[in-house]
Amino acid sequence: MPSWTPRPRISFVSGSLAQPQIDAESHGGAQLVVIDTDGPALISRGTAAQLGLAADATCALLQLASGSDCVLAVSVVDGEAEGGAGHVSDGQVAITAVQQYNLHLSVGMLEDFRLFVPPAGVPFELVDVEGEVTLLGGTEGSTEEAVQVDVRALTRELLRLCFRAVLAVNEVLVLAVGGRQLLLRITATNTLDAEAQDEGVAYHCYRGLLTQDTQIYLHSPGTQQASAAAAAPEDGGRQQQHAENAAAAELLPQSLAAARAGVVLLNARQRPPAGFSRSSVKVVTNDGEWFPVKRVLLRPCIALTTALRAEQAGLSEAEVPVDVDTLTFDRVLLFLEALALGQEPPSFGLHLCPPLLAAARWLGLRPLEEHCQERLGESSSRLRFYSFDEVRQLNAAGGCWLILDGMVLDVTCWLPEHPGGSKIIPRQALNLDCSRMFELYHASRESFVFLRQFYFGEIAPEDRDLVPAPDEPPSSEFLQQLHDFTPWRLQVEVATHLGSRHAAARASKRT
Ligand code: HEM
Repeated sequence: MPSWTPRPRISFVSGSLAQPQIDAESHGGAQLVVIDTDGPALISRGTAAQLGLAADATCALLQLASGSDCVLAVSVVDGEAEGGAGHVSDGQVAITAVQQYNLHLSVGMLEDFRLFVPPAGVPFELVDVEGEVTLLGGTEGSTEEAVQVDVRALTRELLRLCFRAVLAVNEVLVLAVGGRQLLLRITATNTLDAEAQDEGVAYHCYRGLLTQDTQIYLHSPGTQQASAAAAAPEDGGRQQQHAENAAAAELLPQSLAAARAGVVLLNARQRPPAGFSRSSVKVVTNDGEWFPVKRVLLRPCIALTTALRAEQAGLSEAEVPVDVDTLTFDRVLLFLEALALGQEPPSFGLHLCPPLLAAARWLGLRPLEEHCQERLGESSSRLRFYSFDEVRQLNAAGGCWLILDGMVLDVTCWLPEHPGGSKIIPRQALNLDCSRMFELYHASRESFVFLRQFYFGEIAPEDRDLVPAPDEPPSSEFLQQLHDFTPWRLQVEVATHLGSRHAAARASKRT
């Protein structure tokens, strides 16, 4: 049975994909022999050096030199030293049966690989992705009763495994949901109609990065044609893509193609009609004007979380009223765009700062609030170290301050917007290290993108051992992802201190 394991994550800068460990001038290719693995894809440190990766690189994105759409995320390991994590020698690449299928490779083949470099200067995030779901292990023409699969659970699992990984059309993934192994084949990406493309969204029609904002549309084989027709009735290109997909499906090897028993998808999302973009919302200002704004741009406005996350019943465009006037909101948008692009904020005149500060407070846009405060000379950075006692006192005074892997986060004002409800956090997560709880409740990892808004600093190094840690530690994979997502944390040499406490707890549990 083919297996699927989480892909190693590559670090990202300002929302765009980067291979920061690459020395862009000198990276080359390498001829590698394919070997089998059941775990994450691996190359050795020697091979990494040959490919031009830095000596401390832990992961990389590879593609076939002959040009494949599929991008392979590999971990770099120190050969034998990795023991249980898998072994790979110099000149080899260890990949799963599913990845071999995706790259049209098999064990023993010698192939030219090179580092994948994403397109420069344009966002690489997928706006939408479409996939066909079948049951792995069924038999063709099976009379077995169709299996019901909740698309929400499937989507969560997809995001858990592939969040910020590159997905390509025709790539297949094996996902375990509700005790079943399901085969998901990517049938299309970024299927925006011309109008939506004109909005300026990056348009890579065959691959891109899966993010929390990617719209995911899944179907089972029987419903594919209907959904394709509904989405783009006059799009010849897409029809051809579907025909190619169908042909590609026929090429699936026996082990994967056994997926023919019926799957009934529950809660599957319907595509919006042509011309309607789910990636935008209509922001209505307090003087009656409205702006179409990319949902992803507004994400740092934490006061809008519920409004932005709400699934749109019916097909009318989402409308988000804000208590900000048009001129000020225009400037807020300039700030949000700079924030999304990782650029310096626009230099607003001092007289503009008070209304902008008020808008920032209303929107819960902390970076703008801080920017205005700095400009007005009201404060410098809010970031600092906290003693454990200080956090307890803030909570005793009615606040909701979390400790997550040593980070100190103030979610007090955001509680009513928390998608998991306003009660669970104060009831369960205060005055302890909530990283395991956080891992368990947030499979989709969407929660990561909010952390920066709530970050006020770190628990003082000398107080870290005072913070009660749960019996069950967070997984090392989760901690790794968390650290990848929080490069902006205050630098503490013990940043992974709690991680090592958890490792100790894990070790003592094993013995
Ligand atoms: C900074 C802290 C937090 C952030 C930014 C956050 C964010 C989110 C987000 C975005 C979701 C919906 C998407 C998803 O399921 O991943 C969510 C759901 C949820 N959160 Fe949180 N959360 C935080 C802390 C916590 C804590 C400490 C707990 C538990 C004590 C918790 C419990 C839940 C629950 C139960 C759900 C619903 C899960 C489901 O429906 O499957 N959250 N949270």
